[in-house]
Amino acid sequence: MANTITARCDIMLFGALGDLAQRKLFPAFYQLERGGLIADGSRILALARRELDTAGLRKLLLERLEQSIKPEEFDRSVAEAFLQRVEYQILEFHDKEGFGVLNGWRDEQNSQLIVYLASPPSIYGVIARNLHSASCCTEKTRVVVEKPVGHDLESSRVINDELAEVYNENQLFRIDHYLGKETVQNLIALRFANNLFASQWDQNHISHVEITVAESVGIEGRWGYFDRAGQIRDMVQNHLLQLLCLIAMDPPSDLSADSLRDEKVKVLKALRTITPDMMETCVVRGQYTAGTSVGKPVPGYLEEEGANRRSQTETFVALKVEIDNWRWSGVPFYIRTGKRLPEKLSQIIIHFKPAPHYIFDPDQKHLANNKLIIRLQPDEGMALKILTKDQGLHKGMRLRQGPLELTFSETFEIGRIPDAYERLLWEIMKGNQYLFVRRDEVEHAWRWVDRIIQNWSDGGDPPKRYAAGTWGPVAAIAMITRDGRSWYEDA
Ligand SMILES: NC(=O)C1=CN([C@@H]2O[C@H](COP(=O)(O)OP(=O)(O)OC[C@H]3O[C@@H](n4cnc5c(N)ncnc54)[C@H](OP(=O)(O)O)[C@@H]3O)[C@@H](O)[C@H]2O)C=CC1
Ligand SMILES: O=C1O[C@H](COP(=O)(O)O)[C@@H](O)[C@H](O)[C@H]1O
Repeated sequence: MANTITARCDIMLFGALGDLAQRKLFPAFYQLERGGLIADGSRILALARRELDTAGLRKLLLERLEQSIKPEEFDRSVAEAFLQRVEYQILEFHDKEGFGVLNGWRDEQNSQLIVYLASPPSIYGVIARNLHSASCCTEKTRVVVEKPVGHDLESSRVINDELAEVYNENQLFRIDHYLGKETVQNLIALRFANNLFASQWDQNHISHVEITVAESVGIEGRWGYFDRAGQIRDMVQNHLLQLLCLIAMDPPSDLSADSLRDEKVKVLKALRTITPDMMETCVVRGQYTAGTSVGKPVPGYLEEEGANRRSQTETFVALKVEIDNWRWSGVPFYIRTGKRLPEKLSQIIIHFKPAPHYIFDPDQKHLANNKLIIRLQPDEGMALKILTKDQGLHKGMRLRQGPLELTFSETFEIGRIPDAYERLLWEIMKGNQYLFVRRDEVEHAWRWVDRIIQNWSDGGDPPKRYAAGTWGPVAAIAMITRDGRSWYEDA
């Protein structure tokens, strides 16, 4: 991050005792403080309904920061200085009158107010209205909204309408934390700063694209939330479609928020609708059974704590996605994501077409396409697999595939890679919307995903089982094999 300090701001954090605030937001604020990136005088009002006071919250946060921040990054004096910015206020978010106290807290020198809604999405509208009636917000207020925005297109419209009654679109910062990951932003640099790739980035040169976002974790005690969502709402509707958009979009004319978002929306609008007759060949859903995770035995989804044993919620999805436009006509995007897969791995593979005329050993023809492997996490970097002559007199003109390798941590002196939330909070404080999702993006993504969910509920097959610790149901392998391809495995 360039060392730019943000303007002084007041931040109201709704849901400050919740999982997200405690596990992600406060540690991210701490890191920004450590980097000297929060302006003097900026303050945070932590809002929740639990009985607590400012001293109690500061004590709690200090303990949690000490536990969660790596020892070499934890500096007690920085943490204590940060906690001086934080105050606690009990508030029931439905209590309109109670919002009166918020005005008294505002510091007139801090012209910028940020409202962070780390609460259930169903009460975003209530909070927005109560803030408005308490005259807490001005046209300069920025409002941060967590994912998921709704459960489907209809409910997301309701939430977006409620927010729009009080705020303009340019005040709304809808979070998709994947956009805060350095390596995801790097997709923009890779594509639009390197003319080498720009000229190759279409159906003339690319045969297909793979996107894998694999998690080794299960649902981590979040059964209640996850079972209503499933992997398609939890991961595909947002993170995977955002990745797909960044790979597939046309070059924006500049880096402004709307230029980027206009191009992403065009991709979402061009996604081919998955109709019932395409479900068998283009969609696989799975649910994990007992198995192992990172060497340890783990229960199946239906045996997790709090589980409804008849649930048909998917913990794995694989899709074959077509984009109906000139650039991508005939280039399938195979995407897959799941819980309890063998490892945490997010990567994108661009498979280039082979040269038009092949002159080498026919037995090696399968090697004849270049691949660009973009590793988002872990081991952030990329590799371009290219063909060379195998070394040695007796090898003749045998081919060999090898990588042009760029591992960020080895090539650049990058130190620690900031967590996505650090970047996002910092951009919010600066008022830059380019890493946040616009209303039409959310709604187009829901429209496309809703159709798949509808097909499932109209009588699709139940989820296919896969053992924890494997790469999902065999049907996901069959889906890509039918097209004469396979999921990339680093050899
Ligand atoms: N946790 C995560 O990793 C992620 C979360 N999100 C999103 O972030 C948001 C928050 O999630 P998460 O932190 O997990 O949820 P939690 O349920 O852990 O936290 C929600 C917080 O809001 C408070 N709250 C809820 N209703 C009211 C109310 N009427 N009045 C006052 N306080 C209230 C809760 O208080 P109480 O404890 O008293 O109920 C709690 O402090 C959600 O929109 C979620 O989808 C998005 C991505 C990841
Ligand atoms: O939004 C979510 O993302 C996490 C995965 O995020 P990552 O940064 O660890 O890759 C996922 O586990 C969670 O279910 C989902 O809500």
